[in-house]
Amino acid sequence: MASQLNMLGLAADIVTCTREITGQLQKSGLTEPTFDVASSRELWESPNLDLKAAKTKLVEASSTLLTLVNGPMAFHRNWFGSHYDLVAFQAMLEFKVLDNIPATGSIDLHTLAAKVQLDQDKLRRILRLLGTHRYINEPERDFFEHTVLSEILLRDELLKAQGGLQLNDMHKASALASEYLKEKPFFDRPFSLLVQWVRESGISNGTLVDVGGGSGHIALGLAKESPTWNFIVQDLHDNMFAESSKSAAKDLSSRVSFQRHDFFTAQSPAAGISAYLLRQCLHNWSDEDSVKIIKTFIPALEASPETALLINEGIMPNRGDVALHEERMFRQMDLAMFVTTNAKQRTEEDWRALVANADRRLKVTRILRDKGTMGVIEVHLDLTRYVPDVDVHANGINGTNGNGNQTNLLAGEQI
Ligand SMILES: C[S@@+](CC[C@H](N)C(=O)[O-])C[C@H]1O[C@@H](n2cnc3c(N)ncnc32)[C@H](O)[C@@H]1O
Repeated sequence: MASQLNMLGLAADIVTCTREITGQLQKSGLTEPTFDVASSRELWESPNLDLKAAKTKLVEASSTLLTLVNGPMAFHRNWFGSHYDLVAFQAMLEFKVLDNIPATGSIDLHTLAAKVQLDQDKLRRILRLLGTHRYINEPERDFFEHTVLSEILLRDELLKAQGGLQLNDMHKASALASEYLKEKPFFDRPFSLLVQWVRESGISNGTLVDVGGGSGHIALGLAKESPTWNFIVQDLHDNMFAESSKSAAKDLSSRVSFQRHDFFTAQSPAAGISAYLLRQCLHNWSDEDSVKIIKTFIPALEASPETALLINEGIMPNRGDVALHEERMFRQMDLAMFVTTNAKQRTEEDWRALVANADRRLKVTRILRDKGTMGVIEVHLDLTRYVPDVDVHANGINGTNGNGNQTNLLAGEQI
């Protein structure tokens, strides 16, 4: 953070940090970067430079100074126009323009337009917009070349793929987000399904374990709505929780505690747990990993079959359940999950199959559902559904037999 929010104070921070950075580069015998493709890259890439603090402070101070100097009108104008930059960049990717500009040297507009099959005038306008960001250089009229910013996409296929994902699926989905909000203005709707579950459980002094509960915002919110319940937030690290519980009212924080827990390891049986909650923890994991996560609850549910497992996730709507544009958002998210983590936005059927694949004794007893989108899937372990033909613990926490096949259902049982 800049130490002084006045222009000269910020400028002084900028000078100090820039001196520190250039000083360290000189001391290490390294040169400063430029926008040229032949630029040195040590400032950005060298693991031996300890410049993180100075760079962070410099970026913060310089962007604050720019915002202050430009003022509210310019700030909004820049903001309102930023999607045109993305349009230009999207066209670069879609028409493989960057790939057709040589790694070194320039190409004339006429040749480039012919190669990528774009109208010359439109291509020129797009390239010149990108030029204002120093993304592309025009060394002489109608000749274009890479700068150090664009040239990286010739080499880094992963970065290019990320750009494609963001500019196609994510960008389109973002454009529809406010329409979605108009129809569903209450962010806490999925949260209110959980409040409904707690109220309808009929349990007066329950305990809910929020597995992968992160900052504990759901547990703290539920604690507010359910004054006689206690909550345990489990996550890999307590830093997010420590931060949010600091600012919570004492009555709430005294009823919400934290446990470090990896949700790929078995939940130890514990007395008095009314429900385990998995909220937004499965949608970005593959079926295989999600099954592993669900299996971790088996030992605890075997010891206490009345305990519920609640899965609070998006449920992909069926055709016709919601408006097409809303369905498209889900389908884009579905592909985003596929591309990024080999996961998926699951339909009700998918969720039921996932639960059954984790252990055939797991039974979906109820689904509380927001029309078409979010849901709370309540699952119980039904010990009567199982004919034990092998020792279920022979394979650790899984509910399969020694061959990895699911063990028998009672005759006539349905998933
Ligand atoms: C998408 S967030 C969901 C957070 C919260 N449940 C909610 O609904 O807002 C996923 C959470 O899972 C946690 N997480 C990721 N891997 C984990 C693991 N192996 N064990 C426990 N928690 C994990 C992350 O730290 C994060 O808090």
